[in-house]
Amino acid sequence: MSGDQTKLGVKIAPSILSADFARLGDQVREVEAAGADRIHVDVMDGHFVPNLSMGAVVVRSLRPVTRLPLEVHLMVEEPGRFLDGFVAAGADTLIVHLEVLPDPRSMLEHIRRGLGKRCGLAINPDMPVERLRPYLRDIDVALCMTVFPGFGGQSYIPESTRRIAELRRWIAAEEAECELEVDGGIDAQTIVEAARAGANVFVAGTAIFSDPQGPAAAVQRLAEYARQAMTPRK
Ligand SMILES: O=C(CO)[C@@H](O)[C@H](O)COP(=O)(O)O
Ligand SMILES: [Co+2]
Repeated sequence: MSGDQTKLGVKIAPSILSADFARLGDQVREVEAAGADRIHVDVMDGHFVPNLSMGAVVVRSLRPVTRLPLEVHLMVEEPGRFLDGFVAAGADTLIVHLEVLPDPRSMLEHIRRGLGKRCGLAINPDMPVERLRPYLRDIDVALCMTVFPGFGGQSYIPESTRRIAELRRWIAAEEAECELEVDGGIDAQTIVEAARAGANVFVAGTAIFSDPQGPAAAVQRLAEYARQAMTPRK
């Protein structure tokens, strides 16, 4: 059935924001070998969020390093200025924030049909989740922020669990095929909560790249916890 969480399967998306940039290529190879499903690239412009991070040059450098899809999370005020550049650099998925797009349809259309890439819509913790509902059939990824964007290493906002469950219900009601991704403060505990609530894609930065046993062990552990937590839904 459409909107079925278990059909989509568990996907782990390490966020390189928390990686060691002096060893970025090696760290990406390490999480790929451990079974990570995609690489999450956090792009910040210092306006939409109070921080700066990285641009298309990082995607270009990583493209020959990994076969994994590169997913770009655009935390920027004017995403339209950067889409083509990220695609030229090798991005596979472009996720834009609903907060900066009064009418996102033309941009989603441009990403999917014009650029031929997967598209996603993200919402911040203070945006009602039903605002995503009209677009659920037009996107590949619904990204529910579980912290306020801008920094890695924050704590999961507990209210997020109810929001994830609500989004999962909207996805089912719309018979949409999109993935439900969560981002921010995902660790061994919160991944279980988020998976039970209906998420199937899990971004994790700190919990992977700062794990005492190393990124590979962390990827495998998180995936296992999420799989166990994900129960079949009707
Ligand atoms: O988009 C963001 C932050 O704005 C995230 O992708 C973070 O990079 C996730 O980091 P952790 O919360 O897992 O440390
Ligand atoms: Co992110």
